[in-house]
Amino acid sequence: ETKRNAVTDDYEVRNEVLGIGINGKVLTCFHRQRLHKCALKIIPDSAKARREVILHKKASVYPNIVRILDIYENKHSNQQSLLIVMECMEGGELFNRMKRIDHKSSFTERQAAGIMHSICKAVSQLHSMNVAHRDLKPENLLFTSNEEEAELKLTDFGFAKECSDSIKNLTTPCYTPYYVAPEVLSKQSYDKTCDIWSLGVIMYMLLCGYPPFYSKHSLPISPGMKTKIRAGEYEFPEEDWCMVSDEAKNLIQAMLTVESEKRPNIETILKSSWLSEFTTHVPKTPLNTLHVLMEELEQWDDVEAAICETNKYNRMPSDEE
Ligand SMILES: O=C(Nc1cc(-c2cc3c([nH]2)[C@]2(CCCNC2)CNC3=O)ccn1)c1cccc(C(F)(F)F)c1
Repeated sequence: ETKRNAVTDDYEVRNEVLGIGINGKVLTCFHRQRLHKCALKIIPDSAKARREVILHKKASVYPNIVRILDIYENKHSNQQSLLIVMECMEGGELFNRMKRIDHKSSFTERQAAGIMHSICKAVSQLHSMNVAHRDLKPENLLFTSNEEEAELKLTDFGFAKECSDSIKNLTTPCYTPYYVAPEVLSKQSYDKTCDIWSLGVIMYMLLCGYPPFYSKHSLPISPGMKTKIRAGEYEFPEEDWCMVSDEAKNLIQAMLTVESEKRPNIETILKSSWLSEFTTHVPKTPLNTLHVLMEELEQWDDVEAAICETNKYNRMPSDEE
């Protein structure tokens, strides 16, 4: 169902850039008949681009994934490209929206749990179809609108990968995997486990406004930061974490387990009452997150770059076909 006619036949493409992704830039566009605003991601055609489109299309049926409306194969500025038309997420990215929450109604632990619940739902939808996202970060989490009840959805499948359960078939009773190596067995689950690590980093940041691992002098990544990540060395500084529930801290500790095979899977995480019963169970404790987000506005890009680095770091170089 990829269209070959020009996207401009059906949509008016504007030069309003919404953002730059790994594989391509994102603009706004307007459907000529239905006159509603959409987002258009233009990706130079390649095997990676096709994989991104196939996996996003497959995932697009789930409620917590940004919907794909159309896919075009066009020559764009003399380059064969894939153009993905998506629903326009008018609420923008997670932290930009949080920076807009006025300080009076401060951000609470229960609100953080509600956001984590939506993110974990999106990840469980992907993992249930054996897709690992592998680039979970706040700027790939978008809100449908600026309304209070806006929904949070996940986008950018530029690093997504099918963790083919072919290994699972190998381990079916009729087939004895005499020859399969241990890392191959753990590998296909490895991809999903790096999403769990990223969820731990995002949850930590929602509760305090800064990441668990960062380098001094706000360099994007440093040897010191890599060492801390490898060792799972981070803290809950008392001044920002004394009012946060132990349950939240325990959940973060579980997700930030260094040995990937010991990390809980997404179903286990969603079963925790901090997430499954957040509306009644999680205290409405005011957090410092917003103040920290606001005061570190200028450093924020470095921090996001740091997460980018962490995610890249999480992926094995062997994966980068
Ligand atoms: O980003 C907005 N709407 C949006 C954005 C996307 C989107 C897709 C991708 C991205 N955004 C990024 C941009 C760079 C950061 N990572 C995410 C890279 N990869 C993608 O695949 C999809 C749908 N609607 C937005 C924000 C504020 C206002 C409005 C508008 F006013 F237009 F409604 C739209």
